[in-house]
Amino acid sequence: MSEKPKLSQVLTHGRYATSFDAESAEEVYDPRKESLVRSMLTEIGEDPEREGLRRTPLRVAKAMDFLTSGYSLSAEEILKGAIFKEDVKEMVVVRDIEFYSMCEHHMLPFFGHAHVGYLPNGQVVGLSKVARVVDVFARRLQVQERLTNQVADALMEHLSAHGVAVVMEASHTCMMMRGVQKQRSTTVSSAMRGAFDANPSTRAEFMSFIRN
Ligand SMILES: Nc1nc2c(ncn2[C@@H]2O[C@H](COP(=O)(O)OP(=O)(O)OP(=O)(O)O)[C@@H](O)[C@H]2O)c(=O)[nH]1
Repeated sequence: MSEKPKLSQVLTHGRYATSFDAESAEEVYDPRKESLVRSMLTEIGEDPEREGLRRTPLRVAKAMDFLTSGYSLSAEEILKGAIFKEDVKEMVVVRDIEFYSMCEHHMLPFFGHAHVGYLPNGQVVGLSKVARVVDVFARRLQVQERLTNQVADALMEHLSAHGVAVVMEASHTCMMMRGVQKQRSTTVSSAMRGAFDANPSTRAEFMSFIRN
């Protein structure tokens, strides 16, 4: 039979170590975050020691790290190894990229789809990297408009494209579960750079791609 780990360390999302307390064999992930969650549970009138909640501080700490992992990622790092010379002049559109983010006002999720287009200027980017750049900025505390602008600006900066267009459509749970409680309203935001900003027909072509 294998011995209980005295102190084993496992990297999770490359950021924190999980350890096991030798005495209690309790998994500890990030003591400060877990203690904050325990206090929150007590404040709302719960018993953090009841069976269903005992591992909740650990789970919440891990979930928060994942949901905010964009702070430790860089669009430049993601894009720099995935840009290829290619004689393409026509618009490229990656649409319906699903994303999950959290509003900075209530720390509640907002989620939806991003549509990203660019006009290549002698080089193209690996398509998956477009979706990864959306996640770099979505996995932070955000407002939808800033998220949309950040995706557009990062792509514009690193692709040397003639233009970049981003449209995001999202449902905000802070407007659904609480507050004004509107279940069906969605928010559309856009950021147009370069040719998409300057040229109405380029913008119209992009809009026609994402509508169909
Ligand atoms: N522009 C923008 N507003 C957002 C976003 N996410 C949440 N909000 C809004 O931020 C505002 C915060 O307003 P406050 O009056 O400070 O907060 P509140 O009292 O909780 O507001 P209610 O939600 O109306 O109850 C609300 O109107 C939210 O709907 C976003 O991504 N973009």
